[in-house]
Amino acid sequence: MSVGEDEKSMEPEHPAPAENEVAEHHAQDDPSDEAQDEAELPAPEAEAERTPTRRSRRMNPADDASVKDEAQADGTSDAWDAMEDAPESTDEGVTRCVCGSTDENLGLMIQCETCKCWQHCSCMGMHTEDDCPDVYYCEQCRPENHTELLRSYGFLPAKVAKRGASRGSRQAVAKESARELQEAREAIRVLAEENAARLRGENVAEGRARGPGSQRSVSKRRTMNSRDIGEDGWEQIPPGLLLEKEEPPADDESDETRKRKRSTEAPEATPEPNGGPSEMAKRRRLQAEAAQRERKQDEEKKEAAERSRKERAAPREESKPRHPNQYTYRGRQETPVSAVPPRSREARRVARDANSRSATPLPDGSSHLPSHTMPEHLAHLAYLQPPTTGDEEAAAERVAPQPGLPEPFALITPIDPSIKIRYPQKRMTMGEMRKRVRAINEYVTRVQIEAVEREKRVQFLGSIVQSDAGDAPPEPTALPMSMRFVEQLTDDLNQFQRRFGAGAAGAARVEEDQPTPKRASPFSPKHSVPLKRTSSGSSLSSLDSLDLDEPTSFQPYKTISRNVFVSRPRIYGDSPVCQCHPDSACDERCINRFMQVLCNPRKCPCGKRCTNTSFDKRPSPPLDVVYVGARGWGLVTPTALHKGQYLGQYCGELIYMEEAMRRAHSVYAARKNYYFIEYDASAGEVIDAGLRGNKLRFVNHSCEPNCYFEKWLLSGSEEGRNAEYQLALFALRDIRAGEEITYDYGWSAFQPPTLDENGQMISGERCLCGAPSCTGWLARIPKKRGLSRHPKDGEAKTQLQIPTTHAAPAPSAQGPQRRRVRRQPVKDEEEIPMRSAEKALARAARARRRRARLAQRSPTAAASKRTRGGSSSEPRSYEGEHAVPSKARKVGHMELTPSETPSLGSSDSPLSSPLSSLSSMSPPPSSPESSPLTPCVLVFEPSSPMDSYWDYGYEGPLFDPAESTPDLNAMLWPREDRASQVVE
Ligand SMILES: C[S@@+](CC[C@H](N)C(=O)[O-])C[C@H]1O[C@@H](n2cnc3c(N)ncnc32)[C@H](O)[C@@H]1O
Repeated sequence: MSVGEDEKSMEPEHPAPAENEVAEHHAQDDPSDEAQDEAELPAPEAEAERTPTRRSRRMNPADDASVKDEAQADGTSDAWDAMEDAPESTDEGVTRCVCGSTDENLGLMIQCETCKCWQHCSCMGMHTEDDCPDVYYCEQCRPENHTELLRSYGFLPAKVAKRGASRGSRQAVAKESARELQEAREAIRVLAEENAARLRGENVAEGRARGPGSQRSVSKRRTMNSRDIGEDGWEQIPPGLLLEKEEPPADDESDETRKRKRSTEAPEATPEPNGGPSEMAKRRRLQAEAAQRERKQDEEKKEAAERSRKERAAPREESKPRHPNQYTYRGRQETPVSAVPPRSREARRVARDANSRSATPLPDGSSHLPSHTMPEHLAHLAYLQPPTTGDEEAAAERVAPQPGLPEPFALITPIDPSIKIRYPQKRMTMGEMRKRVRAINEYVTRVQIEAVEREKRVQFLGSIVQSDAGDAPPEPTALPMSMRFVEQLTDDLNQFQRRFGAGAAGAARVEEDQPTPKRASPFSPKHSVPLKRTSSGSSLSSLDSLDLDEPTSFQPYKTISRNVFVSRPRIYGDSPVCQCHPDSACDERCINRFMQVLCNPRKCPCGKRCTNTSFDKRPSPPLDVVYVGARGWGLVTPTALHKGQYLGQYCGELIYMEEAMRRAHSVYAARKNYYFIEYDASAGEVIDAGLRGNKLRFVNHSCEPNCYFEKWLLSGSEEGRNAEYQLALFALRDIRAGEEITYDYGWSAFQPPTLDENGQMISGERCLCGAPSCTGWLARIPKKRGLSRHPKDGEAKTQLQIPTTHAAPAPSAQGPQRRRVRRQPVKDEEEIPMRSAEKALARAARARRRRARLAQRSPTAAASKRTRGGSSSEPRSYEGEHAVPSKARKVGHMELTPSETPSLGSSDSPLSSPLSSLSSMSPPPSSPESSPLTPCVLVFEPSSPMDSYWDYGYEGPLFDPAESTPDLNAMLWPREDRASQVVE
């Protein structure tokens, strides 16, 4: 076909009937053969024949409406009536339907707005009048309106399920769309050619059948827009569509498409002489082929799914030894997958599934265990893999010890074949690696801790048996081999974490001068939690006190890196300035450092070089939170630490003791652990890390600790009572990697022990530190009151059963009390805790009074009550400003002397001296039966805390003591003030 010819036939046709010709047009069509045929029919039959045709006319409502309107407007209603009555076989446009039939008596018909062809509604997917749109375009003029139809006829490919938005899949979708478009064009071209050919044949026939009228109708269109009409007066091709048909096919065109194309191109090569029937037959054949292909694909999919299901259900032995992760294994003896990969995606997935369940061949070439197979890059470790259940013997035969390598875990429990092992990928990001190491580390630590506990139990039981028999206690046995592996693994993991773990950079700096870490062994006799052996066979860490339950997750808390001032704003006082040489960077010779005072870098002669600055930003070694059995969660160092090394700052909320008590009885009432630590005993201030804190909140108590807290002065002065501190943890000795970090809590009056009339402690929380010198209780028993340090072996249980302090002393099996001490008379069962608590509060009140007076006297001091972001141009001066801080803090002398407040941090232990800690006080006993002397009950007298608030000039409403504890913070600091002053 030449371009000129093409041009002619390609132009769309927009025929519009001449308005005044409508009546005439229909009248002229009257004498057609069809009309005559109709007339010859009996009346009802003629009506039945006519109905669809008449209704079909209404399917072009635009025409009808316009004609009717115009007829009425012109007063030519007669013409309209004539049109209504006229038979309709003479209407404009030829019948051209996708079905290929030109029969106009097949029911409802509809006309295309553009090409004016008539089509069978049912063939075009419209079954009732309601389905028909007001404005209709055929599949050639608007193929996009008929995609479903074209697809159902096999002219468009079947829909492809949308894939993910990955780059590859996007490309695939784009290719798919290009292919679809190409096919749509192809389909349109075929249809157009087909119609043209058919029309050629039909025109002749129709022309003969219809006679001159019908010919005229065609020629009339030709005159109206001759440019739009082809040689034969038939225009079907939508504009632009055929121009693009010359484009080369897309590269990714499927075989199927090409096949279809070839077959559809065939008519072009051998055009049918008279179009119609053979074209239609071909098209039907194509459709049938397409349908068959679809069916085939469906079947293939079903088969693949079935195969995969069967394979999954089949016993492992039957599964072919294939390799996971698509790694190829050179030593494979069987061909795991078919040589030709399956075409369909489903089949590929099935093949992948099968591969992932393949066996890992052993170095000798034999297949190990089909279900728990390692990828190729781990094949060298396959011999270490434990056997699956039921396959132990076979595995034992196959797995031979490798020279130079540890023996396989022959004794390890076989793996259940249903367990899925997630092997590491060949390539891994550092993040993934860290995550894996962390998880393994946690697991290993748990295993070790469990082993320690087990060991303790075994030794404890052994010691009982031995002591009964009068033998010497058994020596610790050598480590089982598996535990040695675990140790070695821990070491490797620790090394990894040290080098690549979070904070590795900071830790590396800290560890620069550190000796090479030695291997940690939780089984070594010098482990931080050694077993306590007793001669009597009774131990405080007896089995009944060991809670070896599964770890419960700890209460969530917000991590902070500096203290948050809740009960009062932070005071910004000056701090002493050292006289260091600027080049010294405030090294060990710095007087401030010596006095545990932190330099202010703005004033320090060393300026930015000063190394004696706030602990907030000092690098600290990594510490892991691990579950340590009966003591809950604890901190373990993954790296070796040296004596004196800084481990971190204890951060939390700074609150008054009253608030701490309120919290203890409300927020924390249901908790087992408290996280209070004393901040300023004289001011009654504590740091609470229960809600906000850092990792150091997990440090447990030990009577033989490996760390200690130091309280450093950050600003202000102790004499001026305007001091702010920081609490820093240091290593008391060299600590091995894997050891638990502990310090001596140095119990204070916050949790006074409950004593019986003999001065024996009868209630409180048991200490499970296991140290040989363990007091047995999580509380310090003041010696000066003449109370025994801890219940003696054999006495403890009996004494614990005493319900009240007035109960008669239980007859001791071991005779009279061994220790002869002078005791102060016990006046009242409640007096001891009351006195200590009251005195502590009174002292705190005095301290606050002093502060209040200071604030009144010195406007600058008052100005110091500002937030960190605030500014004060006036220099601040305080009572005792620049005074060298009291050495008492350094040596641990507490203001509350042991004689005055027996339970307030008095200690003969040098470890507890720097700071009298309040942490981990026990929750108050819930029932009076279980413990008649409730430690905290007296300090909860509402009048006690308020006493101190009067000193601050509180003039608010009085509260009813019978009511619950008031919000003392709110009273002291009005809410608005607090909002602006509390430093977060
Ligand atoms: C500050 S918390 C320490 C972290 C705590 N283990 C946890 O799981 O969150 C203090 C609590 O830990 C427990 N604890 C600490 N040291 C202990 C020890 N030596 N013996 C028994 N329990 C101890 C006590 O329950 C105590 O109240």
